[in-house]
Amino acid sequence: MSSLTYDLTLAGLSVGAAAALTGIGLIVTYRATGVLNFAHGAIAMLCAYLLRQLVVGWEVPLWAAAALVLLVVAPGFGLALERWVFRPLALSGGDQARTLVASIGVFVLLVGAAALLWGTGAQEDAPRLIPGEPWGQLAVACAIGGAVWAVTRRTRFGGELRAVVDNRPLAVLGGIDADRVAAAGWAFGTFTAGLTGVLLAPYVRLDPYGLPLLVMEVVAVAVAAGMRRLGVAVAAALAIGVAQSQLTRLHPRGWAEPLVQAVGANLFVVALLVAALALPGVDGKGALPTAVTRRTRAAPRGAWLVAGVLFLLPLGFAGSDLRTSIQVPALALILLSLVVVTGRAGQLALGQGAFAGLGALFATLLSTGRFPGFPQLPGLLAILASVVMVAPLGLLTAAPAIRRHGLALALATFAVGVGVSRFVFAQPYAASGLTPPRPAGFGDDRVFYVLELALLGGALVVVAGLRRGRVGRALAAVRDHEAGASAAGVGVPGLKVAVFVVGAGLAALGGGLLTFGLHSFDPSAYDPVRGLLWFAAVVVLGADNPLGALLGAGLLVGLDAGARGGVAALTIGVLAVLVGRGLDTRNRHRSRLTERAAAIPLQPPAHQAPAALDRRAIQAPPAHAQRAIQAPPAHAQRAIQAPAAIEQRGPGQSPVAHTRSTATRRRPTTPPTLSATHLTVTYGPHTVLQDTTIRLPSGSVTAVVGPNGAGKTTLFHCLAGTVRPDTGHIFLGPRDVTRLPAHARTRLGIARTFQQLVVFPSLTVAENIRIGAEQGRVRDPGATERMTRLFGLRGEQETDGLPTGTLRRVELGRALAGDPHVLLLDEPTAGLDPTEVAALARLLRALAADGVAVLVVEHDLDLVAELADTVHVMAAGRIVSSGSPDSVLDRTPEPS
Ligand SMILES: Nc1ncnc2c1ncn2[C@@H]1O[C@H](COP(=O)(O)OP(=O)(O)OP(=O)(O)O)[C@@H](O)[C@H]1O
Repeated sequence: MSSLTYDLTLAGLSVGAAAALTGIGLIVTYRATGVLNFAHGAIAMLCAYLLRQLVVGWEVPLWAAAALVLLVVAPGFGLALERWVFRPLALSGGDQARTLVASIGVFVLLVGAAALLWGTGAQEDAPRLIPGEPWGQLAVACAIGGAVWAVTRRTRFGGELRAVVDNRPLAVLGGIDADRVAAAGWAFGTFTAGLTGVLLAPYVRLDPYGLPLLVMEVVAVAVAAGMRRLGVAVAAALAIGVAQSQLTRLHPRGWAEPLVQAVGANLFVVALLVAALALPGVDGKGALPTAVTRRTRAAPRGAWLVAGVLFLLPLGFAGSDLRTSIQVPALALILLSLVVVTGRAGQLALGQGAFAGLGALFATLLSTGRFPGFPQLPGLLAILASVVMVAPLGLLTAAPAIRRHGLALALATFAVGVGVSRFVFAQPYAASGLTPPRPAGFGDDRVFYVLELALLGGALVVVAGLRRGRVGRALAAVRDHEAGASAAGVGVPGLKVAVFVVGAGLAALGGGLLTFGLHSFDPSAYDPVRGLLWFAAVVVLGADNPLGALLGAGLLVGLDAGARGGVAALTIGVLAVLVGRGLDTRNRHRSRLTERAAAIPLQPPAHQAPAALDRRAIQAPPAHAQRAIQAPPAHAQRAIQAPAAIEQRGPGQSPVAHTRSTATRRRPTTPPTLSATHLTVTYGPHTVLQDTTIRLPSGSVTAVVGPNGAGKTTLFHCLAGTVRPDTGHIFLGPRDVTRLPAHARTRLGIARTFQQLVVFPSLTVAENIRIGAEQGRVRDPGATERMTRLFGLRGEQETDGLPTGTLRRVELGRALAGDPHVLLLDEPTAGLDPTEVAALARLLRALAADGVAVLVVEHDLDLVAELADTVHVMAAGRIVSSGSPDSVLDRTPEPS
């Protein structure tokens, strides 16, 4: 090996060893606690600073300082985090996304604290802990990796750790102290973080922003290892380290030169992009914290008035005060973009800084005539053009958001932010002190501020519009429950794309104004750490609240200008951690409510008729209800007015002439039949649905029964569009709908409800139903009122905390509001009392009598016998017998 190759390999192994340590620490913490610790890099940075302070500042011997930092401070910090931040979250059922937000809060807090204590400049004199690179570092990484492997594979503690990771509640029932396991995982994870920081600091810039980011860039090795296999993580880290080092030897000519140089300097970032955007690596489950998803009340007018006055105040400022204030409306626009993406649509977006920076950069290049292929544009036009150019780039984060959730989406958006920062902002053309001229006529700071206020006002109007109306309700539904929104007919992927595009455009507008306001493009203003800070600020101050964005912008700019660097980040970090703990209380309150609702037999409030659905299904409604229900769908009228007719089955047997006329107005004479032919579904080696053919004739109730695991739900999902079969076809009438997504099927008239009921908690009862009415097959907003009255509901009621039986009525009302041809119900009687079950049975018969095809997957065989026209019995993924209830049910295996 030539000496250059050898030297580069050694250098690469050195970097790779530090990356391997990070990977090991992240994996151990994740395996022990389920948390991908975004604060890992910040803890590394803090430990490196502490060691330097002890050794360089206070002249403590290196060995003693290292022992204190690595064996006491780092694990102690991990234990404190586990005890006071993450354990409360885990106990309240905290999932990935909630803990992720908390760890971002810790990250921001530590970055702010370090900047406050040691300043934002880079320190060049970090002490070197292990001499003889890379062998020392390599030996440490391999020894730690080996020790972790041995502990997890060969000791009782390792077994306990695996049990806790697999199923924490089950492990606790089995007598394992899950808190002890989690605490050990945290202590070890923060120890490795500290070690990484201490090892890396002498070779890189030790500063509060740079080092944490550098450490988090190598998260790719943990993702590549599936957050599980230590050997893969170590090998990937070393391989990327060496490859990155060797790439520095390549010097191609021409266009490839900057690309190769950029890749050579950032191979871990390339790996992060590949891992986050292409690999399945991390589980993508997890709902956002209540603080994000909760719909806040519209702010009172007084608050808007105060905000308006505060934003007008700077018009009376001059000099540096006015120049500082100019940043506030621009930053408010960037934070508003997060209100749109995270607050309104519930999507984690950690890379929004990239879009702001791209807007700033494009506007700068366009206005200075340096944008390749474009003439020089006047300032305002340059800002407008940059918004138009950056908005479609929102697809960079929208595309992963279509399929990813929780942690997986966070990683993808973070990776985009890091990628843009490294491959665009860190390039020579962007980092060379660009100074855009102000738009003509806006050179004066005060006039420019007025321009910013006008644009901010326009953006606030747009964002306010996303809370109201059809789009606002659809967004709230997506935020509350994506599958539920899709089932209600909301085109979720399209809506997500639109939201990310609008968000990117708003961020670009804010970035452009920020740069023009300050007369310079500063790439570090848009680095991924800022993205995390902005995200935390918006979450802390009310993600759904535009006033929070205005307040956040004022707070961040004001604290940065008026206090030492880092105070703003520290404040937001402390608030984020406090909010994390606050979430715990709210969630426990919420889950107690839910448990109570499930446990208490349904007691409709006194103002409602008891078992409203039941009574209305069998009796004539009160006169005022009849007046209100002027033109209900035919099946609803039957349920209310003609109990005798309900008992008759099959279309065309209507005894009520005027309901038929309503029916014929609403549906084709022969509603299309839903049928599936030769469906097969496999999961890995298991075939869970085999060559299954089923037909759901309109005007009849079809039931599917069978033991647990027979494949009933899988068949249901195939019909509803949430599982795509490997083979076979699904037809609605003559139309092949096999490849249509769930929302498209709903719009064609295939409605469904959920086994675990889905009601959108941030919407009222009427709004829940209205979504079905405006997204379903027939778009008739008037259906909301009819359904609300039909089901005996109070439209203005909040759904949070309503009893299960009432929520089932809301869900059914939403499904029926779009006047579907086919209604798919998966265990619809779960959580209902006998009275409600009887009422539901009558309603379903009424629907069938009106021509709807009803499918019921149900364990209650008595109900099936009473309700169904045709019963299909499933076992081991096949339909084993079919026929009338009388002929089939006595041969049905008992559900286990
Ligand atoms: N996403 C999945 N990945 C792997 N296996 C799955 C998945 N979904 C379902 N299965 C398996 O497919 C089989 C059929 O499951 P399915 O839920 O369709 O049965 P079921 O008849 O509805 O049972 P139950 O009455 O308990 O709901 C089961 O063995 C289940 O474990």
